[in-house]
Amino acid sequence: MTRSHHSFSEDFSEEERRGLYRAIYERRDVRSQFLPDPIPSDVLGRLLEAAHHAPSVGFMQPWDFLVIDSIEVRRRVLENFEHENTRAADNYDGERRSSYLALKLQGILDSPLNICITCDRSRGGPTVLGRNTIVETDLFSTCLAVQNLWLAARAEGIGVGWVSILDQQRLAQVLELPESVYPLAYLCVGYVSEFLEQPELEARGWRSRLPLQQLVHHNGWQQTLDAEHPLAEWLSERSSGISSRDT
Ligand SMILES: Cc1cc2c(cc1C)N(C[C@H](O)[C@H](O)[C@H](O)COP(=O)(O)O)c1[nH]c(=O)[nH]c(=O)c1N2
Repeated sequence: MTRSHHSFSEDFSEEERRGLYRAIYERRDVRSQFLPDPIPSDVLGRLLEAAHHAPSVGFMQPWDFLVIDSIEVRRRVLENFEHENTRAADNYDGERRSSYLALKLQGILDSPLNICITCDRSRGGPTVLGRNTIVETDLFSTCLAVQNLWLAARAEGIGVGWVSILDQQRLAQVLELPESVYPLAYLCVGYVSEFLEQPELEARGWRSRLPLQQLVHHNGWQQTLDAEHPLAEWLSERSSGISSRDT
């Protein structure tokens, strides 16, 4: 008997599968490569639809999308960033501090559009299926909407940069959010001159991708995979390929 997952009529074609992985591997957090070109409404609509098809706890769909093109609003968000970024720099000394301050960590005005994805913590009422024990599942759901948008954007040739160096309360005030609505992700969005091959933080020597092998455990935190485990072998072979791609 053929295995059902091989004969399933809705299987992705090889090309579709490659396309999905390509979006995953070539997605970047963009801050420095934005072009001013406006995003056509149909393209923006597709990105928001992709976000809106994320999984959510109890199908809560706690997200809203604030489409922000006002320079005035963006200037206020940039001020918020600058204030918080100065504070963040105090976490570092000496060379690490200079290195931190040299990083570009936002594209609020360089991108033609900002999108704030919020999480309405009260959506669906006090009882949401699946959210009884882990209350943060609404936030997790909203993160998945962000990732959907981020990947769809990559496939559309659009870069996204997540700015989290922001005081959330001030952001909520500027965006006039109701009490129950949490500004989960502030995103800079626009076409780009290029997608970098590596994360910008890696290219600038701030931090590199950890070897996946070191992050895989077996049946509990204390045990790693035996070297002879087929997955361990696969990861070990693969790691040489990935690291040469990443460096
Ligand atoms: C929740 C969250 C918050 C932030 C980020 C990401 C995420 C997931 N990242 C982007 C982050 O630095 C980047 O994802 C990693 O460096 C990996 O690079 P790629 O996304 O693979 O290009 C990010 N980048 C930045 O320049 N300023 C920021 O404030 C933030 N904040």
